[in-house]
Amino acid sequence: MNDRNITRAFVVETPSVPGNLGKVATAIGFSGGDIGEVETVQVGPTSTLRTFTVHCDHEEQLKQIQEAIRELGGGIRLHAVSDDVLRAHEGGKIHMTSRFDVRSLADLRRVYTPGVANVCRVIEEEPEKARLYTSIGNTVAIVTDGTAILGLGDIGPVAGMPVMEGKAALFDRFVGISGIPILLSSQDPDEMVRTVKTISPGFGGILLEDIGSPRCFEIEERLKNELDIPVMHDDQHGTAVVTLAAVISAARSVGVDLKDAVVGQIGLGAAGLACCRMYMAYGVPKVIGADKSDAAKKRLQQHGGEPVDSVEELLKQSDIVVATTGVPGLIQEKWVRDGHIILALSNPKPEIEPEAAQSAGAAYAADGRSVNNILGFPGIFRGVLNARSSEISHEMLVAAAEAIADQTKPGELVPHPLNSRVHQVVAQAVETVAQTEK
Ligand SMILES: NC(=O)c1ccc[n+]([C@@H]2O[C@H](COP(=O)([O-])OP(=O)(O)OC[C@H]3O[C@@H](n4cnc5c(N)ncnc54)[C@H](O)[C@@H]3O)[C@@H](O)[C@H]2O)c1
Ligand SMILES: O=C(O)C[C@H](O)C(=O)O
Ligand SMILES: [Mg+2]
Repeated sequence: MNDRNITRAFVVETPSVPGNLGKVATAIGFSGGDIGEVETVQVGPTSTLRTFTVHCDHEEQLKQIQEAIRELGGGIRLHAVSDDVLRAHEGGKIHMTSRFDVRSLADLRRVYTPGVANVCRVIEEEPEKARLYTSIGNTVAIVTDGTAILGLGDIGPVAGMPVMEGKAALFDRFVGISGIPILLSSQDPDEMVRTVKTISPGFGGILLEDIGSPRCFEIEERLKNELDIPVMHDDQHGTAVVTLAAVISAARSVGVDLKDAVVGQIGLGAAGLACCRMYMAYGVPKVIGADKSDAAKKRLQQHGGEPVDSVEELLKQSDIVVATTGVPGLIQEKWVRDGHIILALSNPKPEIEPEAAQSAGAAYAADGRSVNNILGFPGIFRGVLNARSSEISHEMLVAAAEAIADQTKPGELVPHPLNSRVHQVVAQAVETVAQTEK
């Protein structure tokens, strides 16, 4: 399937006569739309109302599909075209709920005053009991300043909130952690560090998200040093873990030993530099990198990688190519060599569509929807919180990457993120390393 940027729900009424469903489906398909679900909303003696979820590439195609349905005639009527994704976001995606059902006066006295005062005293006397008697040990702050929201760039923290709510929803769904978005209205590293430290007592860990480079490096480093709870910048290390897992799986599939491979990284920002550091630490002998910023290339050099002058040159020299630039279409098909492994990880759109890379000769190709840090951050935090570890070490990250690679089925690069076993296995791998490091 091509990249489908637009998803809409078409509400269509047809006379209840056999063949009409087929006519609508054909009109959508011939105009280039992919049909997802078809839901029958109402069946009456004379007419039937259905909702067709349709994926298509661009607005023009969307108009063509609407026209094609309207032209069908014969009593077929298009009632509405609604944006399901936007609708699903109405009211936000997350909500704080109570684990205690307050129904009676006795409940009230237990949950709240006066019962709660004794619990406060217990914690005052033994602060570590907060882990037992509050939600702090199971709560992670998802902190952003909105400067590198996906590949959309510096769109501000409020516009980035849907991403943060999405990460919170995934924390809850996969590993039962409460993720609380924290939106910072400052981009000043000193103020950001101070603010996160000030609010840190309420959290068991800090996930930094979509904070642009190079500020993200300093902010993460300082918070790691100054806080005694685990801190991880997802776009750096979550991405590096999942990318290493994909690189390990790809190398296994094509029979390449990573100890002989050249890995090329395009985009040496938050995600790219961390990926390079991970490949090198894992034993890849030659890691080359391209970036439009000289400062970013210099940083790669300081970490032991080799900058190259252009994206084209990088593709010439690499066996495995990973891109995290936020620039859709940056990799041209003519640069792809037979047997290349290409991971174009930028969201929401990749540097090259996987289908295009594969038809140009790539042995394996994937984008940022499948090779995504969703496979890493939930299990990593579950593991460290279980172990009550105060930090996330490099060894834990490598264990997480290997666990993900080991869960990958032959022929795939990474496991499916909805396979909840993967998150449990990552958590166990991280917890095991954390226990040995104590
Ligand atoms: N799939 C995933 O799990 C995942 C995880 C993290 C980030 N990403 C994606 O990676 C992209 C970058 O994220 P980031 O947090 O690293 O951002 P960033 O701003 O820190 O880094 C982007 C880097 O790309 C470089 N760049 C931009 N245009 C370029 C070009 N034309 N040629 C060469 N280099 C160029 C920039 O100079 C910068 O160093 C985003 O699109 C994001 O969605 C994906
Ligand atoms: O949010 C995602 O889908 C992955 C990653 O954190 C990104 O910034 O692209
Ligand atoms: Mg991100």
